[in-house]
Amino acid sequence: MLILSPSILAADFTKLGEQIKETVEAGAEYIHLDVMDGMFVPQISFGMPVIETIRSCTDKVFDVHLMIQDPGRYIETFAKTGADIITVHAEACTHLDRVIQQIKAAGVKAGVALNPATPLSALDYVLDELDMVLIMTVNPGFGGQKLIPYCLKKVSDLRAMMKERGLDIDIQVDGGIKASNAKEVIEAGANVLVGGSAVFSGDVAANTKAFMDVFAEFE
Ligand SMILES: O=C(CO)[C@@H](O)[C@H](O)COP(=O)(O)O
Ligand SMILES: [Co+2]
Repeated sequence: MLILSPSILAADFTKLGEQIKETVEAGAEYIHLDVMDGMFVPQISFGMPVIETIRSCTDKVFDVHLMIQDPGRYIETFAKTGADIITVHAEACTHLDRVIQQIKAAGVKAGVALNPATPLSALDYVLDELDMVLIMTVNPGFGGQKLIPYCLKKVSDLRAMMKERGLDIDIQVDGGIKASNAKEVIEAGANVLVGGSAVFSGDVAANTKAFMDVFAEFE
C-alpha cells in the first residue's frame, strides 16, 4: 500500500489542526512528526506537548521521527503522547537492539532511520524486528532540501535485501520528496513517502491530491 506521511515541520503552526485535517481529507494516511533536539541535528523543532495536543485532530497514524540523541530515554513518553510508529536513528543509539525492544514493549510499531551515508549493514541483525525502515533522502535537520540521488539506490538495495530474506517491510523515504519524484522513489522500492514542503507549501489539499494522483498510477 502506498502511503503519504505529511511532515508537519513545514506546516503553518498558527493553523496546524486545520492543515492536518485538510491533508487527511485529501488522502494522507499518516502524519509525520519530526522531533529534533538540536543535538543529533542542528535544529530544535517540537516535542510531547505538541504531539499530545494534535492527537485529537485525527485518528490517522502518528509517524514519529525521533531525531534526538539517545532516544531510548523517551520511548515510553512518546508512546504515551499517542505515537503509533516511533522511528529512531541507528546513529543516535548506543544500544539499538535495546531501543527497538523498548518501542515494541511500549506497544508501538518500530522503525529505524538511516542517514544518507550510513550503510544498510547497520540493519543486518535487526531488520526482521522492524515494522518500517526510514531511508533519509536528505541529511536530517531541515525541511525544504533537495533529494540526494544516491539514496534511491539504497532504497532498491534495501528492497532486494528484504526479498532475499523473505521480508516485506515498509520502506519510508524522507526528505526532498515531491509529487514530481514520487514515481521514481516508488519504483525504487519505497512505499511510505514523507512530504513536508511538498504538502504544506501553498494549497495543502491540492498538494496532497498530487501525490494521490501518482499513487493511483500504481493501483
Ligand atoms: O526528517 C526530516 C528532516 O530532517 C523530514 O521529515 C523533513 O521535514 C521533510 O521535509 P521536506 O524535505 O519534505 O520539505
Ligand atoms: Co522526518
